[in-house]
Amino acid sequence: MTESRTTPATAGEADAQSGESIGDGRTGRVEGTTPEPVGDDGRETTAGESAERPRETWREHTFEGEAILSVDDLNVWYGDDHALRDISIDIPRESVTALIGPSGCGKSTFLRCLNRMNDRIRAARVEGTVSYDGQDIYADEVDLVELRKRIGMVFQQPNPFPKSIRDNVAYAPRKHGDIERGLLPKLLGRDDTDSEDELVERCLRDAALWDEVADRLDDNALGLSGGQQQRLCIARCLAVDPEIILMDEPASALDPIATAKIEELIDELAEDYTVVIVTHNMQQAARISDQTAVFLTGGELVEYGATEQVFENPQSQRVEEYITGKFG
Ligand SMILES: Nc1ncnc2c1ncn2[C@@H]1O[C@H](COP(=O)(O)OP(=O)(O)OP(=O)(O)O)[C@@H](O)[C@H]1O
Repeated sequence: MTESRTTPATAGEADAQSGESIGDGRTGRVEGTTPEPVGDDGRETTAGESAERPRETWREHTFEGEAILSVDDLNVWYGDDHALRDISIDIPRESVTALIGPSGCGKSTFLRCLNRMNDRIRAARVEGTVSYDGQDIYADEVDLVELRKRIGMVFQQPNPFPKSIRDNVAYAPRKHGDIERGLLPKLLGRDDTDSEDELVERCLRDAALWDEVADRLDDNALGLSGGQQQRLCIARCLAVDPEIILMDEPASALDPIATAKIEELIDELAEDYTVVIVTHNMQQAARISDQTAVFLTGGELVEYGATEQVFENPQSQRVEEYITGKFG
């Protein structure tokens, strides 16, 4: 993880960079230079010209460590609807980045762009670049199966397969041929049952579920509670050895105790993985993330920086109003 996380800065859960904040295209650089003051319309601006605080007070935020994802000038349309506008952002490795903002501002759309899940939406058109370890994931030669193994996703509703707990975790490694089991592999001396057992245990442990299910691995996953099902989905995601885990409101369907377990787990996962999480819950973003990106209506990224700074000293007046519940 990059730096210490902050405690909730705001009361209530108001259910997440404008041209100003992104200036030349990004505020959240891993290594960067101070952008020139630029207004909404792209022209240079002086203090007092905009409703925002004077552009000069914007702080270039540099993160420790290297960027694992680098997004440049990302625009997304659904038909004529311009859902994301000129988004540029660097996401540091092994940390938690929260995406917050009011409903419909494009958080999920942005998240889906990070592993090309928007390719599945016929109406979606994506322009710009998303680089993963320096490689453009939108390049023609990219293998989408491999990409989504490296950049996994956990959804709002837990969605385990109607199979056993063990089968849920082992499903993808078996499907990709990383694990072989059954009579034929046994006859050929290539049976991986032991490795599968190890993998299942490791993933369930890493997803903080092992202690609760160790004695019933062959039970149907649908018999687990919602919180357990969500941790199983995280274990299933870990089974293909990802580097990045995208989470779209992973706790919104869970009760407070199950939510607390998922938050604790996210904190632990960030020691080995890069987590990008969409949340409506600002207190949750403040509790669990290292960086926070605030999107506002119209698909703008208005502010991006260290979570503590964004919540305690937002540079954008609109973000301050959103965080304090004045709008959104
Ligand atoms: N599959 C789709 N087809 C057409 N338009 C879409 C699709 N998905 C999202 N949109 C539109 O894109 C905009 C951004 O939606 P998105 O779901 O990314 O926002 P969000 O911030 O995640 O919202 P919420 O917090 O309510 O989930 C909205 O106007 C939405 O209606």
